Amino acid sequence: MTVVVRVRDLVRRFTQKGVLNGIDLDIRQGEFVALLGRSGSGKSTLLRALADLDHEAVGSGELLVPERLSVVFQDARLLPWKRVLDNVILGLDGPDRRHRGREALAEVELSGREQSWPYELSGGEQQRVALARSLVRRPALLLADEPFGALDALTRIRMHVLLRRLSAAHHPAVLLVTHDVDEAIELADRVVVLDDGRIVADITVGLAAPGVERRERFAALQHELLALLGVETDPENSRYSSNERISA
Ligand SMILES: Nc1ncnc2c1ncn2[C@@H]1O[C@H](COP(=O)(O)OP(=O)(O)OP(=O)(O)O)[C@@H](O)[C@H]1O
Repeated sequence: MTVVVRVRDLVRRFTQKGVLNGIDLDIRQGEFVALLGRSGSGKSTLLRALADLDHEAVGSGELLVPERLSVVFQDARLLPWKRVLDNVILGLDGPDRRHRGREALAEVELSGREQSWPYELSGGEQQRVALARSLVRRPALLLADEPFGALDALTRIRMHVLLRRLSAAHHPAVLLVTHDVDEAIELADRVVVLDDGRIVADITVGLAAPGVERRERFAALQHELLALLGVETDPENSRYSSNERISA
């Protein structure tokens, strides 16, 4: 598969202390990578470097990213003075832009809300508009910085299903920053763990079809990832069954 993102020896700092201390990372076309790490480990800084949004940082290294990339943040960042459809197609060219916008809204199950104002939507609906706005551009790379962090647990699960469906349909490379170990395991093909600006693990998830094998793999990954994040768990302890949501 084609490499879409190529990062080599990436270094970033804001003050004397390095925030990214030599990152090497490849992401292939269609690959879904979750980025986990303790607070302050440099996750958002890495994502912002990929999105070219880190002008206040200094550093060095090699960065290859596709031109067609979209970013989703924890807050939907919709323009309050524009209706939902106009938010989705903002900056799009072409005579079919409204049609494409409507299609994207249908994909996130918001048909009929095209003419609503952002304030009329719930947080989860606003985040779905943000997803539609990203995907209508058919990005080769989707960068997502804790996009579900502010949502309630049920909405979050719905968003997981939706994101998985959309990524299967459109095959963008995805880099998802999250604190949620379960979210990372459920969604990603690979989980990359950052600690103090360095990659300390790069794990292929490889979940089997639903069944015992999958549950065992899930629990083993939870245990391994939480240990990497400095949280020791007892893998035999039913409290950490795969039904339990665990956040670092
Ligand atoms: N614009 C900035 N100016 C100065 N320091 C910054 C800036 N942005 C980030 N930092 C510092 O860089 C470090 C890493 O921040 P970053 O936001 O990348 O971490 P993170 O892993 O995403 O954390 P969290 O999970 O809490 O969001 C932190 O110590 C932070 O204070």
